[in-house]
Amino acid sequence: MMGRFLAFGEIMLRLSPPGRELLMQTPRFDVWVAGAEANVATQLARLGHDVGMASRVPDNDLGRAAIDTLRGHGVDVRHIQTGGERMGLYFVTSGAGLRATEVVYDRAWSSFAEAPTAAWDWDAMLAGVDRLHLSGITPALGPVPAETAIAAAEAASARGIALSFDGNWRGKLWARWDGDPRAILRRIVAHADLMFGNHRDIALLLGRDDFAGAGEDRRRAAAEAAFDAFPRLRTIASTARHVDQVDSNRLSARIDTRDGHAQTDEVLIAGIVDRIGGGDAFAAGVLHGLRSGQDSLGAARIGLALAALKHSLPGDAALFRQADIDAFVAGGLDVRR
Ligand SMILES: Nc1ncnc2c1ncn2[C@@H]1O[C@H](COP(=O)(O)OP(=O)(O)OP(=O)(O)O)[C@@H](O)[C@H]1O
Ligand SMILES: O=C(O)C(=O)C[C@H](O)[C@H](O)CO
Repeated sequence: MMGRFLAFGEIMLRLSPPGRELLMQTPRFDVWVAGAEANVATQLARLGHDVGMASRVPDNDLGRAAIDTLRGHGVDVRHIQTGGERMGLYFVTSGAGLRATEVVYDRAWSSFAEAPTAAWDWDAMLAGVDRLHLSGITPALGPVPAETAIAAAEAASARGIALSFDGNWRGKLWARWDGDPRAILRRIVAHADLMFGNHRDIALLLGRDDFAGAGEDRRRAAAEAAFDAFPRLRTIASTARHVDQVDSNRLSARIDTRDGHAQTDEVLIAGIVDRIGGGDAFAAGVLHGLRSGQDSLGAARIGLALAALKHSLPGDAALFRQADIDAFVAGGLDVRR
């Protein structure tokens, strides 16, 4: 069963030096359309879901290019407003080996961040929608976007629309202003039935340092604490990443419910091309799996498949089809011809 999703958040452009060069080492940038929620919308659309993106971009060639790109992937762009002054940008210098990837944001005063809370017509945007998807990035952008994100969660809740929320911690954004992430994020998660996040996201929400235990025990303790704190929460999906080298990670996925948990095996991802957006691909995969009637383990496996596949693709968005998921699960890596 395909669903009617709406993703809400900032659409950005990402600029990266080609290859593994440092920022400004070369006079060139590769440019991609980005934004965590837009990445989720894009992957869901590529899998055939009915998915809309709600956002605001400037009425210039950058904003129009972003809209065209999303439309080209099959995302419904009716609720992308135009207005304001500037497109949010960010710069990624891809790491390799023992050099970590670096992000520089250049997104202050973007069209999206400057939109007043009253700019969003939730009646129109949520008409016919059965799941709204938000992330912790919008509330990190400043006091007005934080109010807007809370209003979005409340609007979905008031209409009986399911809410999914991806923690997506962005310390560099929260450090720019004096917002209290715990208080703000709690007001959003209170309305969510599905959360993407690990023990660190949950520790932040609950005002704790962390949870006792190691590995899977710690994750279960965190999930149970979150279920106690947020009565509407039914499902928590997370990945665990071991970074052996920047371009060689091991990844596994798990889904916790009130009744128990499902845990995938770990996959080795060597020769990483680009890991940015892996978490968004995971979220899209879990949403796709659950919507297709998979149980927790099946949904976690689809999430892991898309997250792992994303590491093979330059740019932020995962662009895979069902056949790619099936091939990943079947495990064959020979040339497909
Ligand atoms: N300081 C922190 N406080 C709270 N949560 C955190 C913190 N650091 C990381 N997290 C959370 O840990 C989880 C994993 O973070 P990570 O940076 O590995 O992202 P990811 O989900 O693997 O993928 P992506 O790079 O695509 O976002 C995220 O849900 C993130 O919100
Ligand atoms: O980092 C952000 O705020 C973005 O939205 C840009 C990227 O697309 C995102 O980090 C990928 O998850």
